[in-house]
Amino acid sequence: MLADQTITDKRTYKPAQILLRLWTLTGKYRMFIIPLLIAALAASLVEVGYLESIRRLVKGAAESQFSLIYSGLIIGVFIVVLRAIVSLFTTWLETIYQQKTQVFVQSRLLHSLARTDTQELAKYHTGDLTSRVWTSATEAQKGINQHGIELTKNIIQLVLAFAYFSWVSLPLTMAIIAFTLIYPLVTAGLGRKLQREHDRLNASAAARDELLTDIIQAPVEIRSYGLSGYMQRQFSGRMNQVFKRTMSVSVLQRLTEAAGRVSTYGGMILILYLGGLQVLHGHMDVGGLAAFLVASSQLTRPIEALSGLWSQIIGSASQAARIFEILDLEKKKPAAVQPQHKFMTEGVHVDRIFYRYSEQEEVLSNISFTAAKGKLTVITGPSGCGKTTLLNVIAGLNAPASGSIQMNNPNDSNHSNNSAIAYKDSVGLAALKYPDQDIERDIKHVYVPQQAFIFSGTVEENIRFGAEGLSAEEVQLAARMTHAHDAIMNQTEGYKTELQPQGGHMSGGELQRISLARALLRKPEILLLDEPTSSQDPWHEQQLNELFTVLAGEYDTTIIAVSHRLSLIERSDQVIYMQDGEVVDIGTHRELLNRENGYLAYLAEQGAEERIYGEVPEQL
Ligand SMILES: Nc1ncnc2c1ncn2[C@@H]1O[C@H](COP(=O)(O)OP(=O)(O)OP(=O)(O)O)[C@@H](O)[C@H]1O
Repeated sequence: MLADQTITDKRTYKPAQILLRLWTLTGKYRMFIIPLLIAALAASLVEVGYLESIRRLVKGAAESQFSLIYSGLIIGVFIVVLRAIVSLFTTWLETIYQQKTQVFVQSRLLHSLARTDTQELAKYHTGDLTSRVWTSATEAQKGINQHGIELTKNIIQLVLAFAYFSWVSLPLTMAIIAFTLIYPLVTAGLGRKLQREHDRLNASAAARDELLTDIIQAPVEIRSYGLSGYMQRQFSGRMNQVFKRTMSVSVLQRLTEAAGRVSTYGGMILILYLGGLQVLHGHMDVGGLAAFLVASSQLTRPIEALSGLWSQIIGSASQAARIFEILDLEKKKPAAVQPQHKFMTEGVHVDRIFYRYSEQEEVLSNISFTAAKGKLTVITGPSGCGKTTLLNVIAGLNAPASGSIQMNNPNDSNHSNNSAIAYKDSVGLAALKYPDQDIERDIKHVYVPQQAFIFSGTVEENIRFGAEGLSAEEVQLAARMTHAHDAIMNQTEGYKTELQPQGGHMSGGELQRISLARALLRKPEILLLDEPTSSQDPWHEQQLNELFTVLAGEYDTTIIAVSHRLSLIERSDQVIYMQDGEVVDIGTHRELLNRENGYLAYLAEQGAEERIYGEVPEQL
């Protein structure tokens, strides 16, 4: 029921086309398929030798010709050894190819996810994305590396077997070919249905994974709302969906295989009937017919295998379609996004930005302002007016419909010194130097979202976030600057304490300060902050406000912060006051207070929160 809701679109892809696209995607590993195809050809040739061995054995036994039996035996032994060698070699090749191409496709997916507009990604659940990167990439790749190769091998085997049997008895072979042609006709309809059922099964499995992720991520809420029974029912409901779809797929697969079997049995009966007529009319001897009949399993086996393989290929194509759905998201970026971030010499210049989430009315309308270099700019306004959306657009995470963002030019040599800001240690450490190695020097602006992102790793690794070239002292200095250091040292293993995505044993405010330390470690010229003090107590809030003022005033950092907090607004050099997706007024806090713009009333509405901290000015 739940999963069904996600399957509204009818896919139009063709399995062969989509697997061909997957193959071309594998770049430098594409040509790996050639040795695999050669191995498949070798395996098929070996099977022809096997046919000849059987034919000699059966005919020799039927007609008491010992020379035929001996030669059949010798060929047989030789073929068995050859078969084992070819099979070992093929398995080795397949394993390497699968591993290389799978990792390659997964890396492409991850790369693409990192470049996709966040608005497009917001439609997907983490559980679904994980299963696409993991299960879909693995299963799709098997479609080429295993099932595809196996299918090719069977087709080559069939062609060679037909050629061989034509040499033994042309009329009988022609009859089998005619009969075999019925097979695709019988299974065509089943194949389409199977493809649809595979898509439905994948969608149900994704819905199950989504729920599973939610359940694992929310143990506190589930317990406090007494939802464990409810969640269990939801989960078994989704499991049932997966079960039902698996059943449908299995039934269709069995039907397809049965159709293949009808084809092969029909072929056998036809051989007997026509072969009998040939013997009766003296065109063939009984030994020849018996040999033909026994060896013909080498012809019918690949035909039977084709049906199973085709259904597996459809399954892989369905998984590949899920991969391409994600890769294609990247292309959905409006062409305008690339040139949006032009570079200028001072601060950040936001020019006539318009933005809408798909099919909604405008969330940002004609936004223009300049955040001067070395100044603290605060964007404020009522909830839902578009502040975070604007920050996302400035950070380049969401592509605007029109308008431009101009930032400091990282390639401008006049400004290269700015990236080498040496933070003084306000608590007694030596001044920091910016090491040359292993840091992404092109990172000039850093975005700190409201919700701190914490990954599985130590506190130090969480602050470093890939900046391997920096020393432990530098990490500590960044943590000291954001007043995270003491809380970290209170953990059992200090900076080596392991954190989990839920934060481990650290509080929301502490994690927020860790996330800020991560940003400062990179010494950005431009710092974009979303509600940077939202989880802080009054003391830490003041300390961070002080830090932002120092960063702007002393270190020339351009700071744009989204905030409702009066204490930060008051310290800012400039306030951008927004309402309903538009900039209503721009100026200093004092200037805005004295204008007829609704700013005073807005701050008064925030009063309840700010009064707790005793920050509301008298005129409010
Ligand atoms: N991914 C999204 N898809 C569709 N609409 C969205 C999305 N994110 C935000 N919106 C809508 O865009 C509008 C602006 O949201 P935004 O988060 O930018 O507001 P905000 O001013 O930062 O609010 P707050 O102060 O509550 O954080 C809201 O109406 C919100 O519902």
